[in-house]
Amino acid sequence: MRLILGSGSPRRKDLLAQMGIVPDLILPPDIDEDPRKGELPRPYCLRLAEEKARAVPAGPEDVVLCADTTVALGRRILGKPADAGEAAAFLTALGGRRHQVITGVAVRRGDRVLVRDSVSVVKMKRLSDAELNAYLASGEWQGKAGGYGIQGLAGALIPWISGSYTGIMGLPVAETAALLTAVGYPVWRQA
Ligand SMILES: Cc1cn([C@H]2C[C@H](O)[C@@H](COP(=O)(O)OP(=O)(O)OP(=O)(O)O)O2)c(=O)[nH]c1=O
Repeated sequence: MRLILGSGSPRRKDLLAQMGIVPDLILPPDIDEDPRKGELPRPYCLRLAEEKARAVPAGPEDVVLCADTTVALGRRILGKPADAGEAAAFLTALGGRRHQVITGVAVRRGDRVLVRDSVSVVKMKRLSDAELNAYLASGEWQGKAGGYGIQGLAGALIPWISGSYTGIMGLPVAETAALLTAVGYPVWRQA
């Protein structure tokens, strides 16, 4: 049984390593990440995680692990910003209020796909011009949902969370361990 991590995210590889697991193969899927018209953040995120898991080529005994992280401001889905201007708009919208970070996890073995989500609430402080400009200049917003990474400089802008820190980073390790165990992957043997 091989474990295939269907993700190009370095965070997901690191969080898997935190669980004592090294994937046999890393195969990032290539799917359309556009939300459907009127689609709400949570169903969107679960749909994407499952679509990613189905898009990764694997043998019948292989276990495929994929995830999707979405930042939701009310009903609004904030994906990965296309450029610094969009990152600035996201961070300005997020500052001074609470938002949700949803990570959908999908584990596939053969045709069977199990999905779970982890929903966290994050409070980001209202950003001063100096904070916003320094953060944009750091480039850390690139490739991250909502335009920030809690595990880096942005941690200093976040006074409060409720939920799962690893889920916010991109792979909730408790849910992931439960799903891998459910499809027969020996999670604790590796540790
Ligand atoms: C909110 C937040 C997101 N992120 C990252 C995790 C994800 O990599 C990214 C969301 O994008 P995703 O589309 O979930 O994943 P990805 O494109 O990076 O990788 P793949 O589809 O190949 O698995 O945002 C952080 O690293 N820290 C944070 O605090």
